[in-house]
Amino acid sequence: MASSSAQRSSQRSERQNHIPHGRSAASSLSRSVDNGQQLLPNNLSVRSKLHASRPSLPPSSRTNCSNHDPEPARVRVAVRLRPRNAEDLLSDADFADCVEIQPELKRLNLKKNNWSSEAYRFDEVFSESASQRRVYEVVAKPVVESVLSGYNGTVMAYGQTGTGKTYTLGRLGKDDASERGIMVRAMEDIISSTSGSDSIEISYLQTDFSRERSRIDKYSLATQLYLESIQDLLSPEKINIPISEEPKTGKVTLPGAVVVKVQDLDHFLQILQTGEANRHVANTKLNTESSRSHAILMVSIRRAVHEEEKEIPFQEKDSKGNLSYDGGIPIVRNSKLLIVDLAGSERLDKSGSEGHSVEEAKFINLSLTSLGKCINALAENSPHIPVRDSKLTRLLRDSFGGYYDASLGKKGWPLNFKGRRKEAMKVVNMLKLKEEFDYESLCRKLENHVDHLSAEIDRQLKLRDRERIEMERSLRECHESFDKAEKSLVARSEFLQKENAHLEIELEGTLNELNRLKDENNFMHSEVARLEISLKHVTVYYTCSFLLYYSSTIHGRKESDKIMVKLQESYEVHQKTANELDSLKAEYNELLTDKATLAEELNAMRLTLQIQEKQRKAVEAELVRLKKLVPENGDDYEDKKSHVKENRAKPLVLPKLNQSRETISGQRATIAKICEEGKKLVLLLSSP
Ligand SMILES: Nc1ncnc2c1ncn2[C@@H]1O[C@H](COP(=O)(O)OP(=O)(O)OP(=O)(O)O)[C@@H](O)[C@H]1O
Repeated sequence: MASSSAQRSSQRSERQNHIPHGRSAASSLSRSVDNGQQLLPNNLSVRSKLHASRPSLPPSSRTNCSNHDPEPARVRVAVRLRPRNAEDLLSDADFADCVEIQPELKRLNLKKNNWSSEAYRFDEVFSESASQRRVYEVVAKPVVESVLSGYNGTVMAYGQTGTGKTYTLGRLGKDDASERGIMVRAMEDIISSTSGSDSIEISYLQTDFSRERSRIDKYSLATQLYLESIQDLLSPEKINIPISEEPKTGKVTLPGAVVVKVQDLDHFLQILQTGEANRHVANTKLNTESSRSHAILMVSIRRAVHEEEKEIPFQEKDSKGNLSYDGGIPIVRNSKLLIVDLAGSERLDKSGSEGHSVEEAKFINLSLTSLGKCINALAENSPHIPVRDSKLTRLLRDSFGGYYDASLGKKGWPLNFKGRRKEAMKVVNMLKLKEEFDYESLCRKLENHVDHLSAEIDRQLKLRDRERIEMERSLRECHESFDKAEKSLVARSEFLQKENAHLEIELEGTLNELNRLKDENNFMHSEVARLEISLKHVTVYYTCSFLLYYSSTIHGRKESDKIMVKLQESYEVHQKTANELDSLKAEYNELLTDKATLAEELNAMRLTLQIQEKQRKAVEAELVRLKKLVPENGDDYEDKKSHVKENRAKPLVLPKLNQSRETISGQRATIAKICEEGKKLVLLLSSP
C-alpha cells in the first residue's frame, strides 16, 4: 500500500513536470513493417485523467455542473509488448526483428530495415515482462482516482487481434489474482474507495458490426456506419440499444441497457464473466475467436462528497452580494469510467486471411477511423468533433471531456499508429467535474431531520406533560400536607386552649384554696389571740381565786373545794383549748402539706405548659414553613397563633406564703408560751 501511494505521488509529480496545466494521455501502438505486413501487434490504451492540482470551482458552478470550469488534461499513451505465445514460437516470429523497446527512455524503435529505424516516444513503454499490476497502476489507476474524484475517465485498448487487449483489460484472474486485468483492478479500487451510501453501477456492452452486414452492399458507407448497433452483453437479446444525450449537460446514457448495481468484487466478477461468456458466444456464432466488436464496460459512480473533500465550501451570495456559507446541502459527484476493449485493428488483407469478411473488417476499421477522426479533431482544436460518425464515438462523447473546442494539435489522424500516437498525445481534454446537488439525498436528509424534530417535539411534549403531572401531584401533596398540618395545628391549638382553660380553672381552685387557708390562718390567729386573752382572764381569775382561797383557808375548807372544782373546770377548759389548738396545728400542718403538694402540681403544670408551649412553637414554625411552601390560607393560622399567644400571656398569680409562714411560727411560739403558763399555773395550784 505504501509503495502504491509512493508510486502514485511520483506519477503525479511526473505528470506535473510533463504537463503543467493538465494531465491525460492516450497510448496507441500498432506495428507495421515496411512491406506492409503486420507482424507483432501490440495494444493501445487511451485514457484521460484530471490534473492533480485542480483549480477551485466557482461558487455558482455548484448549482449546475455545466458551469464548472473545465480542467485541461492531456491524453496519455502507453504501449505494451506482449510475450511471444505458442503461435509466435511456432512461426518463429521474433519481435526483436522489427521492434526495439527502451522502457527507461519511454521509447520504441520500429526497425525499417537493418540500418534505419523510426523512434517513437510514449508516456509509458511496457516490456513483455511488465506485470498486470504495474500496467494497471501506471495506466489505469490515475484514471480511476480521477473518476473517484468526480471526473469522467476512459481507458481504451487498441491493437490488432491477438495483441493482448482483452488480456490487459478484461482478464478475470480468478485462479491467479496477479493476472487480474484493468477492469477487475479498477473495480477493486472503486469498491474499496466508496462507502455503502455511494452507488456503483455497471453496464457491459459491445458495438456489433455483424448484424447489418447484408445491408452493407445496399447502402452508402456513411449509412453503413449508422448501422453499427449496440448490444447488451449482460442481456444479449437486447440489441440496437439507443444512445441518449442530455442536451444541457451532454451526459451520455443508454436507457435500454441493463444496469447492475455492484455489491462487491465477487458480484462484479460474476457479471464480468457473464458478459465475457456472451461476448464469446457472439464471436463463436461468427465462427471466429477474435473480437469483432468493441467491448465497453461502463462504470457509473455516484459518490457523496464528504466535507473534507470539498475543495471550497458551498457558497451563496446574499442580497448584498456577500458570500454566505451553507454546508447543509449534500453534494454528489457523478462520474463515469469507460473501459473500452476495441475491436482488432487488423488490415484488410490480414483480416481476410483470418476469416473476417472484408466488409466487416472495413466496418470495424471505419469505426476506429471515426474514433481517430474525433481525436484528430480534438488535436486540431477543431470547432466540430465528428462524434456522430459512429456509436462508439457517440458513447465516448462525454468522456472526451465535453469541451470540444479546447484541444491542441496540428496534424491529421492517419490510419497508421504513428500519427495517432502523436495526435493523441497532443489532445488536451478539458475535463469537467460532474458535481451536482443531491436533492434526493437532501430531501431524505431533511425528511429525516423533520422526523427527528417531530420525534423530539413529541418527546419534549411528553416530558413536559410528565413534569406538569408531577408538579400537579407534588402541589396536591403539598396542599394535602398543608391541610393536614393546619388541621393538626388547629386540633393542637384547641387542645392547648382546653388545657389552658383547665389549668386556669385548676389555678383558680388552688388560689381559692390558698385564700381559704389564708382565711383559716387569720381565723387561727384571731382564735389564738382570743385564747390568749381568755387565758389572761383565766390567769387573773385564778390569781384572784388563789388569793381568795388563800384568804379563805382560814374561813373554810369548803370554799377551797369549790375553788378547786372551779380550778378543775378551768383546767379542763384550758385542756380543751389546748386540744383544739393541737388539732388546729395538725390541720394547719395538713394545709401546709396540701399547699406544698399544690405548689408541686403547679410547678408540674407549668413545666407541662412550657413543654406544650415549645411544642406549639415547633408546630407554629412547621406551619410557617408549610405556609411558605403554600402561601394561601395564612391569615387563619395567624389569628389562631395570636389567640394562643394572648391566652398564654396571662400571668400566674402566686400566693405570698412566706408571710403566712412567719405568722404561723409566731402563733406557735405564743401557744407554746400559753401552754407553759398553763402548766406553771396547774403546778402552782396543785402544790400544797
Ligand atoms: N502480457 C501477456 N502475457 C501473457 N500472455 C498474453 C499477454 N498478452 C496477451 N497474451 C495472450 O495472448 C493471447 C491473445 O490475447 P488477447 O485475446 O487478449 O488478444 P486481443 O488483442 O484481445 O485479441 P482480439 O482482438 O482477437 O480479442 C491470449 O492467449 C493471451 O493470454
